[in-house]
Amino acid sequence: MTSITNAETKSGGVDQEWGPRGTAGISFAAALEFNQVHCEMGGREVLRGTDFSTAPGEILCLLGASGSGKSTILRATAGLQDISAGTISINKKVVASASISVRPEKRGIGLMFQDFALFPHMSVLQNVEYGLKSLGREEAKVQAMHALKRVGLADRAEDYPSKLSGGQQQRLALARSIAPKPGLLLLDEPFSSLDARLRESVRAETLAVLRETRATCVIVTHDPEEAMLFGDKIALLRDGTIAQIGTSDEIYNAPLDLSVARFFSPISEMHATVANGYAETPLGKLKVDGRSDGAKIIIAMRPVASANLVEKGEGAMGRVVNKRTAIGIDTIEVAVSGIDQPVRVRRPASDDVYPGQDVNIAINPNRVLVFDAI
Ligand SMILES: Nc1ncnc2c1ncn2[C@@H]1O[C@H](COP(=O)(O)OP(=O)(O)OP(=O)(O)O)[C@@H](O)[C@H]1O
Repeated sequence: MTSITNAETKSGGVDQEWGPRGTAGISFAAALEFNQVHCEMGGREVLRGTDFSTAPGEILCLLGASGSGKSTILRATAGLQDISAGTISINKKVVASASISVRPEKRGIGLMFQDFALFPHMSVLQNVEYGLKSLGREEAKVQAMHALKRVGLADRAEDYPSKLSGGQQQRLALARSIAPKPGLLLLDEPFSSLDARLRESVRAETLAVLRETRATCVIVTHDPEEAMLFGDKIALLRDGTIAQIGTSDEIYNAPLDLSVARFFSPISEMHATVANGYAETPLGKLKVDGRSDGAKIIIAMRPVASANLVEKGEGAMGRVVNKRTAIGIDTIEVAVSGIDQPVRVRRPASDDVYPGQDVNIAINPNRVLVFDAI
């Protein structure tokens, strides 16, 4: 039977059919450590001395440009990819090095891929039972049904995956990965195949499930907002090494350099030279701590809060060259003499500002980022 009861398929609304919260099985969370891991593929070094660790129960999000090595970290952790140097340890036991490779099924890891990798010829229930072979048949069925119930798919147990919607397939993949109660869960772009409308609700409920399981999670994502939503910590990868790792607050408010800062939002830049502890900028004078006279700096401004439109007579003169309004927010681009790119200002939507208008704009000294110009 393929009754379509899911809200997403019926009305185009939100996917609301998850099971009761607090019923996902609990794992014994594992610690994961990468120590100077190198990995070669096709004659190229894809991981180049990757170092990081996660505490048990922590959710770590891996962010980085395409090709930076995010999926390779997951594959190497899962045992699907050998490493050429360094060590990967789970609960302080080395599972991978140049000479050691513990078999994937012996690592206690749950995996969820971006295409969900469901077995099309197996029923929903069989897909989940597949990872529970070490249990007796009855016990496997009980545990599989428990996981399916948590994700709201208990009544679809006999269906085949092709009968499920995209959101339901995601939930099945999640059930399959949590059913064996792994200590470590690896999720590779788990929401990328869902459309924007569904993604938000699915993300929130998936996060609730992950928190309930208490497993340590490593999640690969392209989306900085997603990383901030999910991650106890975020690691930003650049060319096979971790450029920066920290909480979302740390990485957003104190990015290591401009390229890390650019990952989280568009940036407007001003170049300046420090004199007597201040930098003279086209938007006004800025106090700069910790830099000597003559130091060349880049002042980076985020659209939210780094610069504000102010009353006439204050700040600097600028001209609105563009304005976009969406979901109650204006993104206003202001051309200012002496700054190469227009400065973006985001603020609640209002009719007061329009393209072509002359405005006054001032820097918010507490909300800019200062980097050394190299
Ligand atoms: N089988 C392979 N053989 C050779 N090179 C590979 C292979 N798989 C991946 N690579 C290369 O390894 C690098 C890292 O790939 P990886 O999939 O880990 O990146 P990623 O950060 O996950 O990228 P994306 O965000 O696009 O998925 C890329 O340059 C990729 O081209």
